[in-house]
Amino acid sequence: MSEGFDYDLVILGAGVGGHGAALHAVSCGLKTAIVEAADMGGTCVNRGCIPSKALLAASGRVRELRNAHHLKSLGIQLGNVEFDRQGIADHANNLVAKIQGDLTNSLKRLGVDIIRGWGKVAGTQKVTVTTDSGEKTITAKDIILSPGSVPFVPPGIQVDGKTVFTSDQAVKLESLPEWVAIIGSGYIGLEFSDVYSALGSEVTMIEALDQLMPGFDRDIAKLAERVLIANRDIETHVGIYAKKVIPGSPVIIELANFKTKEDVDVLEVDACLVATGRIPATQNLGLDSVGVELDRRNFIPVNDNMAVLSAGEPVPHLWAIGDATGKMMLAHAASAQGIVAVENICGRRKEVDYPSIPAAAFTHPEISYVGMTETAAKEKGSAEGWAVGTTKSYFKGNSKALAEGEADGMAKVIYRKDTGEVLGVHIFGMHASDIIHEASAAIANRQSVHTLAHLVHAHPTLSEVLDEAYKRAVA
Ligand SMILES: Cc1cc2nc3c(=O)[nH]c(=O)nc-3n(C[C@H](O)[C@H](O)[C@H](O)COP(=O)(O)OP(=O)(O)OC[C@H]3O[C@@H](n4cnc5c(N)ncnc54)[C@H](O)[C@@H]3O)c2cc1C
Ligand SMILES: NC(=O)c1ccc[n+]([C@@H]2O[C@H](COP(=O)([O-])OP(=O)(O)OC[C@H]3O[C@@H](n4cnc5c(N)ncnc54)[C@H](O)[C@@H]3O)[C@@H](O)[C@H]2O)c1
Repeated sequence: MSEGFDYDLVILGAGVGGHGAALHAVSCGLKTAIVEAADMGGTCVNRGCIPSKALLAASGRVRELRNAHHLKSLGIQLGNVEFDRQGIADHANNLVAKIQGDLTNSLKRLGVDIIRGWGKVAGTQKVTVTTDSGEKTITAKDIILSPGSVPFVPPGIQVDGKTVFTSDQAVKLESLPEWVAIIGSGYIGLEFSDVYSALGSEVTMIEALDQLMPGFDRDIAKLAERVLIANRDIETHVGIYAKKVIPGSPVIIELANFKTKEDVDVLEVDACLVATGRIPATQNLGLDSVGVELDRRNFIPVNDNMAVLSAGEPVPHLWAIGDATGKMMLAHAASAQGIVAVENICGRRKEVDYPSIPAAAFTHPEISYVGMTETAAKEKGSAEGWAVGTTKSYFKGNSKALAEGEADGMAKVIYRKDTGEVLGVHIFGMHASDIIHEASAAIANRQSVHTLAHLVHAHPTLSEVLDEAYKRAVA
C-alpha cells in the first residue's frame, strides 16, 4: 500500500463505473474505498438498465403471446393473455433489489470499504465525505470520480413525478396510462414506447429533430421506424418540440415547430415521459480545489487514459470515468473506462477503444451497433482519401429467423474499400444485442471483411446474418 495514505484508491460514486473500477483495483492489489451518496449501483442498477430491461422482458412476452397471427403461423393457439401491472412492476423492483445486493456484497467480499455520504475533492490526493455523523477527510494516492448523470428536462417542461415524469419514475411502472406522450425518440423513448405499446397504452412520440431516432444509422432507423413505430400505430410528431408541458389530469403539451418556433398544436394526454437526454452530475465535486474546470456542457474533461485534464494537461492522481465524462453514456463503457483508469494508476498505459464498444436498444426486435455510421465513415474517408463500402444482409434470408417467424431485420456492414477494415456494423432484428459482439471483436482487432468472410458460422444461427454481409462485401 502507498505509504502515508489512508487508501491507494478512493472512488467517488458506486455506479457501474465505480464498481468496475473497484473490482479491477482489488485484483491489482490496491487498497480501495468507494463513496456513495445515494443508492449503491447508481443509475444502471436502480433507475436504468436493470429495471428497464425487466419491464421490456415482461412486456415483450405480453406482445408475443398476444400476437395471435404470429402464433397461428407456428401452429399455436392461445386464449386470452392477461397481465398484472403490479406483478410486472414487482419483477423490475425485485430484480433491482437483487442486483443491488449482489453488487454491494461483491465489494464487501473483496474488502472494498464502502463509505456512505457525499464525497468531494479537497485538494491533491484528498477527499472529504459528508456523512450522517459529520465530515471526514480521507487521503488516497489516487482518486477516481464516477458521479454519473441525471435526466435532462428542457426548459418549459414541469415534472411532477406522477403525470409528467422521467425514466427515474417510469421504471417503477406505478401506473399504465391509457395515452402517454413520449418526448424524445432516443434510447429511452424507443424502449419505453416498446413497453407501453405492448401493454396496451396509446403512444404519441415527439421528436425535435427532423427524423426519428436521429442517433442511429439512417438505413437501420428507417427500417426500425417501420417495424417499431409505424406497424404499431404509434402517432409521431417529428421536427416538433414540446415547448411547454403542464402536469395534471389531463397533461397539457404545447407543441411548436423546432425550426420556426411557431406553435403547431396542443395535446391533452394522460401522462408524459420526458426522455430528452441526460446531463452530468458534476456540481459540488470540489474540482476547483485542484484547479479543474468543467467543459461547456459540464462534463469532466479527460484524456483517453481517463486522467482528468486542467488546461489540457493531466492532473496528477485524479481520474474520471462514466457518464460524467460524456464520452459514451453506457454502463459497459463506464466500467471499461474504470478498468483503463486503474491500469494507468498501476503504471500500465492503456486507452479506451471507443470504436469497438457496442451499444443496443432492447426493443422488440432489438437495434445494435458498433463503430461508425455510414455518414460518419464517409466524412472520415473523404478527409483521409479513402472510399467507404457498405453491404447489407437481411433476416428474411436467414433460416433461423424464418424458423422463428421473426424475419424483420437487417445487418449493415461499413468498411474501407481499400483495406477491407470494418468501420461499423449496425443490426436491427431479433437478438441484435447479442449478435453484435462478433462485430465488436472484429473492430477491436481491426479486421478486414476479407478475413471475416472466411470465418465459419454454425448453421442455422442468427449470426449467419453477419456471415452473409461479410461474404457480400467481398463477392
Ligand atoms: C432508463 C435507462 C436505461 C438504461 N439502459 C442501459 C442499458 O440497457 N445499457 C447500458 O449500457 N446503459 C444503459 N443506461 C445508461 C447507464 O445507466 C449509465 O451509462 C450508467 O449507469 C453510467 O454509470 P456511472 O457509473 O457513470 O454513473 P451512475 O450509474 O449514474 O452512478 C453514479 C453514482 O455516483 C453517486 N454520486 C454522485 N456524486 C457523488 C458524490 N459526490 N459523492 C458520492 N456519490 C456520488 C450517485 O449517487 C450514483 O449512485 C440506461 C440509462 C437509463 C436512464
Ligand atoms: N439500451 C441502452 O443502452 C440505453 C437505454 C436507455 C438509456 N441509455 C442512455 O441514456 C441516455 C439518455 O437516453 P435518452 O433517450 O433520454 O437520450 P437520447 O440522447 O438517446 O435521445 C434524446 C432524444 O430526445 C430528443 N429531444 C431533445 N429535446 C427534445 C425536445 N424538447 N422535444 C422533443 N425531442 C427532444 C433528441 O433529439 C433525441 O433524439 C442515452 O444517451 C443512453 O446513453 C442507454
